[in-house]
Amino acid sequence: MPTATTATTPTVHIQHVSLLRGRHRVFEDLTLALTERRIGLVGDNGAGKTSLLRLLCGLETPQTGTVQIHGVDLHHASRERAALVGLMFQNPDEQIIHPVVDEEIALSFRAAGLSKREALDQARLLLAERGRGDWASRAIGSLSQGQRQQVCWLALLAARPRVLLLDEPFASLDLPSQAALADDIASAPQQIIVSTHVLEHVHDFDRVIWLEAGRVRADGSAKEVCAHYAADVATRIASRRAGTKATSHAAGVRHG
Ligand SMILES: Nc1ncnc2c1ncn2[C@@H]1O[C@H](COP(=O)(O)OP(=O)(O)OP(=O)(O)O)[C@@H](O)[C@H]1O
Repeated sequence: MPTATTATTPTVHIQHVSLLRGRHRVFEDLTLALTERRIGLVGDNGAGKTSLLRLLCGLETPQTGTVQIHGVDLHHASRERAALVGLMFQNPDEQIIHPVVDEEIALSFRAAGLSKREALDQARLLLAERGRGDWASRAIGSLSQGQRQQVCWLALLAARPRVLLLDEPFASLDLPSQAALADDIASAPQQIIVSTHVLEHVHDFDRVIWLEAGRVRADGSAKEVCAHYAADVATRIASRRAGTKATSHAAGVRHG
């Protein structure tokens, strides 16, 4: 499997990172140079996708190594961080702070320097442009999971960091909203890194990284890496079926 290479300075540069979460060592000497505009992260549950995204937005601090975004050392740049990178959490309730939709989105505009009034106006405008004007004064708690996820996406768009990190962003969305998010991802000017369990969502990306137990199992063109991962899953399922059949056969022989 080819390894993606970059001729220019990587926009996101992870160098020799080791990361512990609790007592679990998630990464050991991980180095990745990320420059492509659209990068997918795939891999089994527990492979390290969320941990990587949390590392890239400064929510996790590595025990060793560095993370640089646009040349800035992320873990020594708390003030610049919000302008550099933003994460859309897998669970919207971990991201949302305000109890009302327009106030939540306004927070992103406030961070960009607008006054409270201007920020609220911009938030309502953004919601109206997206056909969600009626959500403006709704309590976050009254929205469905998928609707809350859409609010998180709009808040991230409003914040306009240089690198967007999306952790399973399609997971709770209905089909029209998935298509709309895919369109937004395709047209956004920023670099975007998306973790997903649905390979179709990253199939036309510039690069896909397959993580396995905190290591890079494959890294390269989306089509090749997705095909490699899908084939590996198919092999595992086939051997699981064969194992189940062998076990039932043995049980049949013993009891038959
Ligand atoms: N707070 C924590 N304390 C201890 N171990 C953790 C913690 N958070 C995650 N881990 C472990 O780190 C590893 C990577 O978890 P991570 O959430 O990054 O995986 P993932 O690829 O995003 O999985 P999923 O597809 O299920 O979302 C897993 O083995 C997980 O059990």
